[in-house]
Amino acid sequence: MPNLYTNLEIPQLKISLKQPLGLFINNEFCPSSDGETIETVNPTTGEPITSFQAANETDVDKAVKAARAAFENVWSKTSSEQRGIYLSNLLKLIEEEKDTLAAIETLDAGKPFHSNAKEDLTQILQLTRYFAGSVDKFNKGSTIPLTFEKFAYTLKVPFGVVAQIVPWNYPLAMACWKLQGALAAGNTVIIKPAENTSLSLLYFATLIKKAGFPPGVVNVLPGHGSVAGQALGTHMDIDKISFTGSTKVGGSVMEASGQSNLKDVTLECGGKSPAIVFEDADLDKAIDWIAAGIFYNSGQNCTANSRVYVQSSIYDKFVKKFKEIAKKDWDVSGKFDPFDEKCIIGPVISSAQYDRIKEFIELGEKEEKLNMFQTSEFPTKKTKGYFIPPTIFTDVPQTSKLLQEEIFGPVLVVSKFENYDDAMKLANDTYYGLASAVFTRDVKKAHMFARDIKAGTVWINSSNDEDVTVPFGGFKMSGIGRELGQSGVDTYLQTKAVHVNLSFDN
Ligand SMILES: NC(=O)C1=CN([C@@H]2O[C@H](COP(=O)(O)OP(=O)(O)OC[C@H]3O[C@@H](n4cnc5c(N)ncnc54)[C@H](O)[C@@H]3O)[C@@H](O)[C@H]2O)C=CC1
Ligand code: BAL
Repeated sequence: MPNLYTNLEIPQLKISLKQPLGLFINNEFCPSSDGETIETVNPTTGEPITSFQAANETDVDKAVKAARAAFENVWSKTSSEQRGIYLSNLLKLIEEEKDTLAAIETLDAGKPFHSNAKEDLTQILQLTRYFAGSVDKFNKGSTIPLTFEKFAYTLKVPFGVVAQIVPWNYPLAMACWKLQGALAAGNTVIIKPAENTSLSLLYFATLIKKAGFPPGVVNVLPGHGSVAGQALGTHMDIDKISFTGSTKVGGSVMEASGQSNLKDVTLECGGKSPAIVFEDADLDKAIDWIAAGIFYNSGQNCTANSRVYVQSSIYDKFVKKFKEIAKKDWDVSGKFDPFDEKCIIGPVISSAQYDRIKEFIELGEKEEKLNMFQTSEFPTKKTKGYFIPPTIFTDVPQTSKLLQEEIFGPVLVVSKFENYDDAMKLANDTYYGLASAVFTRDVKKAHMFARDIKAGTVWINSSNDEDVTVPFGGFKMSGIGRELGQSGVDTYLQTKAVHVNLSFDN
């Protein structure tokens, strides 16, 4: 029998914890059917942390059977009030264990503990509170008068068995965006974390059981995307799938649905979100927001404002000040322990992502010969971690690969525009449409921007300060459907129409 638990020590916080390593099915941790495991690496050191069980097609099938039985026999008959009680129990347990959960994120994903990791947990608490309170509010149908002898009503009903696939940039937060909403709506769930950040969700599974959720309601299946993820996408008894990750894999999830049972699909995919700075903006505040919007979480953020367009009259001033702030507030050098309060930018998630981002930087510097500024050199001699210095390219042409493609690292491209029409043309010139930001004191211009930009989120005089009560999702190739807010429950409900004929003669 393989090890289904290991002890993890986090000396910086004096935390020791019992880390589950198995697949979580029917409220129990179990081994994978073929013994396959995945090693997870600490991105701060490049050293392995531990290995956990990896689900295959057989395990996916087992979890689907558990989720189906739980839905048909228990969960679909559980009152919405009781679902809310389970979610409230969960909220209390997350509150009690928030430091441990944040510490696992720091260890496994490299998130600076005192900022990113703790802030993820703050958001998870907010959204759990929100969804716990939503159970009897967002699932209401309506009545539709038809004729003197006929009317219809609609019921909002859960899909049944839902699969969720989440990425590594906000491992537990992205899981909770999906999980709590699906549970509030009354579905049972099979959720797959990313290969490189499965530990926090496995630990979280212990809280699911403690909160009292019946067996089979939540199943956590770590595993390879190409195996477990693919098997979830093609399974014939999964009613809905929700995915967050790259646009490429999002497309293949949709294809898998089309080639199997046409399960409902929600996708949160990539982005190349623009920030527009007009000459009348509060420049200092705009710079602070934009710097946080690209460097926070080491730029591994689907809504990162990775393209900035600045009006030509203030362009030079913006660039000069932006470099100063990047150097002062976001430099990486000398701060390579994400458990230390001084560490503001953690490593990126993996050597693969490190190489990918470095390739983009080298392309910009050497092939495209762009003007480049880095807050410091790559600290390769000082750390084995995957740390990348904040990098700013200026005067970047619209055709540059760096301006068109999602880099998913602390790399900003800056360009200039002349007037409003020019700015909108450049901002909308992308296949993506996830988010956008505009900085101006002119109310009319701000709302014209909100009207004209093709993106699912618009921030006026701020950036990336999402809120759990506000719907989130993308236009164009950034996704399909919405999460958070009322949409976070709606997306897990389908509408049934009931026609009532009063002319029937008893
Ligand atoms: N929108 C977002 O928040 C995210 C965007 N990305 C983008 O994707 C790029 C590459 O990162 P990756 O880790 O390769 O992302 P990915 O899209 O491969 O991974 C995301 C999730 O999808 C799963 N997955 C992979 N292949 C699958 C398949 N065939 N069927 C079902 N699930 C599958 C993975 O196991 C993981 O859980 C990043 O550089 C970034 O540009 C990555 C993560 C999050
Ligand atoms: N800002 C959280 C959403 C994401 O990056 O996927």
